[in-house]
Amino acid sequence: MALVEGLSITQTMTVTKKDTAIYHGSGKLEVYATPAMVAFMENTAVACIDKDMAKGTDSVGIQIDTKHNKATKLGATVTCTAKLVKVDGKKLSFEIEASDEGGNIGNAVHVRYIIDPVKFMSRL
Ligand SMILES: CC(C)(COP(=O)(O)OP(=O)(O)OC[C@H]1O[C@@H](n2cnc3c(N)ncnc32)[C@H](O)[C@@H]1OP(=O)(O)O)[C@@H](O)C(=O)NCCC(=O)NCCS
Repeated sequence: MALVEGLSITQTMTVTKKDTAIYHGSGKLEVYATPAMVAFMENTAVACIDKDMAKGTDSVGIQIDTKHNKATKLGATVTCTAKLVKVDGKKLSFEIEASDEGGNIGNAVHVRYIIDPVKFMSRL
């Protein structure tokens, strides 16, 4: 199937010590880290399009605008939904929402760019 606007996927994860702000160095507290949430958001966007990517292509993240709205404790379950909202040539735009058992914890607008992984790596 081609990449069509409206594609969406939901994933869940449990917050472990490796997902906390003190572990990432992004803060001093044992709470779900913003960079861990952002990584899970990007991972969910990748999973959303994975099976519909043309053979020999991949995507790289080029932009993510995130709001972290509420703290999440160790051991909580985080649910993340990514929706492909715009396909503009090689540019793919997503709306992403994360929540825990208490409701919304974060939102993001994320853009990925379709690349040829062989050419991309050869330019580094
Ligand atoms: C994706 C990438 C290869 C595109 O570079 P390029 O092939 O030279 O293409 P361009 O610079 O012409 O950019 C293509 C489009 O993406 C947009 N774009 C590129 N980087 C962007 C960024 N950081 N933020 C917003 N838009 C960006 C450009 O404005 C352009 O938009 P347009 O087509 O509407 O004019 C390059 O931006 C890149 O390597 N970014 C880093 C990606 C990365 O390493 N991510 C982490 C690994 S997943």
